[in-house]
Amino acid sequence: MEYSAHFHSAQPVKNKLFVFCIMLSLWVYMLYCCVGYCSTTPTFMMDERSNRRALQRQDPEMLLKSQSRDLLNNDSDADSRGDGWEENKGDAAYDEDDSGIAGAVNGSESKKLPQAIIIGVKKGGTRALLEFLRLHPDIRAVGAEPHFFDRNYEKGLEWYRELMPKTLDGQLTMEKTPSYFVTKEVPGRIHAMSRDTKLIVVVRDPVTRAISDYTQTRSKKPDIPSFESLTFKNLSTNVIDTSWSAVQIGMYARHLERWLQFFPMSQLLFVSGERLISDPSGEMARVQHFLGLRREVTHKHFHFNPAKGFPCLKRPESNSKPHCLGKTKGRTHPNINPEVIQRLRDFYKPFNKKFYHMTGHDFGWD
Ligand SMILES: Nc1ncnc2c1ncn2[C@@H]1O[C@H](COP(=O)(O)OS(=O)(=O)O)[C@@H](OP(=O)(O)O)[C@H]1O
Repeated sequence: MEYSAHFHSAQPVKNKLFVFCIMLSLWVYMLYCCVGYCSTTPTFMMDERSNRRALQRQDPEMLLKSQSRDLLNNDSDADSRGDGWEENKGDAAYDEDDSGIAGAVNGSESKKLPQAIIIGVKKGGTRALLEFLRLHPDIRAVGAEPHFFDRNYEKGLEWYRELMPKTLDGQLTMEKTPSYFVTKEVPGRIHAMSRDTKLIVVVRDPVTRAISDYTQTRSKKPDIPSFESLTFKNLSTNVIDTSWSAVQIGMYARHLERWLQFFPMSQLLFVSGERLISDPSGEMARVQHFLGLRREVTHKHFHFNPAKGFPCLKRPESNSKPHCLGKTKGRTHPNINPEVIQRLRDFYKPFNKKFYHMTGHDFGWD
């Protein structure tokens, strides 16, 4: 009898404990969701998630490994790591931190595959364009070059997506890898990811571009042969060596033909590398229009630095010093024999003409 009375008085306590446990579990689950774990692919099993984290941890090494290449034909740049800025590295809006201006926003952010990619060209002004775009509150971009579609494709789209910064709905995810434009397999691969991807190509006079490319290689390997001797297969015959990547990249019409097998012209935008320097806000207006964005990046964001010889970025709302790209951008080019330059100009003429015709735009290089 005494036992039974005790049993009956313990029952409500047990019920209360049970309800309390359920409430506690719900509360912990809600807290877990608020921290953000629930928003990223909840269907993943625990071991898959930790696999992905392990991949992420390996990224710097993987990226570095994939960047070690033959210096003459396929050299990498400090730019691959996205470390283009010269000063005030602590300024979150302008340094290589992937957060950009909109980085402070939290909430229902998630990592998405890029809807727009700067696919080229090497030494065209791709870093400047990406950094200009990162001023836009509706754009989030990965700072380093992922080289997914040319060097890391076997790692899969999920690996690629993990590299991207988180975005809110309505924000665009972007990346830049200049070698995509000239790599055969890339158009088909980007098309397989999404046929709607917007593609931006920064183009520059192919002769200056080749010299810029050579200058970069020489900065890392001072003993390489002269620009003049690399340009020709054989100095006595004057035949241009089109197997040298510095020459090959500038045959824009050839590369573009491959892209047009997969994408309509309306999905490609060609930005003039020259105008990006002489009229950055005008060129940025075209880019923002192409991306379907409000015109947020304007002349107020640019300040021409006569010492550097390039536009640098400023935040209109602050008095801080304008930020210029780092020393790997705007290197002094060596003097090249004018006859060799003329020979290269003649070589590129038909390619340029075709390129102007295909794009409907005369870039004025001839
Ligand atoms: N605002 C600004 N500041 C500095 N540099 C600028 C800028 N706008 C365009 N450029 C030109 O960008 C050239 C480098 O091009 P990329 O960034 O595409 O190079 S890379 O392929 O990523 O290595 C770089 O080429 P070089 O002058 O030959 O170094 C610059 O001419």
